[in-house]
Amino acid sequence: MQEGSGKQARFIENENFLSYGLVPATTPTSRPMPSIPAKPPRLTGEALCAGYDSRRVLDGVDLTVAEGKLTILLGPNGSGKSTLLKTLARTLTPSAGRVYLDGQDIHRRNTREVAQRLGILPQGPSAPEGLTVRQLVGMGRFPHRRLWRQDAERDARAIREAMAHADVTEFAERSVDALSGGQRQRCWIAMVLAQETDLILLDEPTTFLDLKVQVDLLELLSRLAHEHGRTLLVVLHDLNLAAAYADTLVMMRDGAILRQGAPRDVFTAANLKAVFDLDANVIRDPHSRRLVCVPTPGVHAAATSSPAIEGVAP
Ligand SMILES: Nc1ncnc2c1ncn2[C@@H]1O[C@H](COP(=O)(O)OP(=O)(O)OP(=O)(O)O)[C@@H](O)[C@H]1O
Repeated sequence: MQEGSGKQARFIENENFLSYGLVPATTPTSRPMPSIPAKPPRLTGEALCAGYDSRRVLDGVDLTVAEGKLTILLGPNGSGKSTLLKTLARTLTPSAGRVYLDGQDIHRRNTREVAQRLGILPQGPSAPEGLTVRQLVGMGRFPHRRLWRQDAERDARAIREAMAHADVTEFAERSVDALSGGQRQRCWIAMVLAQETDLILLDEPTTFLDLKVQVDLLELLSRLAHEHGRTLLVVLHDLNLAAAYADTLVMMRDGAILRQGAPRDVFTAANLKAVFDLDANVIRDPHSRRLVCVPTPGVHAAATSSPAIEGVAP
């Protein structure tokens, strides 16, 4: 994060001052340089086991979400993606393993503190009846409000910007339940953005969105990561959009992570078969240079014998 690294730089300067400030100018090179304290990853799951009642879904999952990157979680229906997201966001308590937020066990942090750092949009959220879009988006500001201190100007700016990013400003005064599924989904995204957290977890945010709006949303998420240093973990079902926008793809099956890495390394026909049991070719679009998966039910064996489309050129 820009701000975080700035703070760290100042800290190091201070440490240099403390170490060397009173030492004559000729001697510093003989002193060892002070070690830079390693910054813990923003969000890590270690050996996570989680599920519902007696049913175990996650089975020893390890995941470190890369800071300032867009990580996309893929996997077949029921593979445990939402369960992993909920466990990482503390909505679900793991039966074993730990989640660390900025190096501290997330279950030892208070709710407000977590909500100021991590925003999650679950699958299929529902809003109280009659709530306007502006009110819904304003709910994203709750973690920043205190009884004795409110920053109305900052709240209003965050709400305005979030609505603009998600392109819902024109609906601001309308009731959420009078919107289409796609419009409503964008309002929820705006609510998470209004929370202004560095970490954003989104569970299938493109549901109900038309393709153009899906692309716009992924462009926005990519900008949030690459230009604003936010850390994003997003569940998607669209393989091609995932391969086009992810810095890291995490592929789950049966409650475990089977593959993870940059799309050029893991978005392969063999991995799509192993994770999704999907017969497909992975080709590179000659114009965008992006990887594209083309399902080939029934023709896979013949198609993959063609070297022109079989391999994934880096
Ligand atoms: N609240 C719940 N109570 C009981 N079982 C649940 C609950 N939520 C999910 N499950 C079960 O846990 C397993 C994993 O579900 P999960 O929602 O994590 O999968 P997913 O990969 O997100 O699936 P999808 O792509 O369909 O959204 C599934 O077998 C599901 O039936």
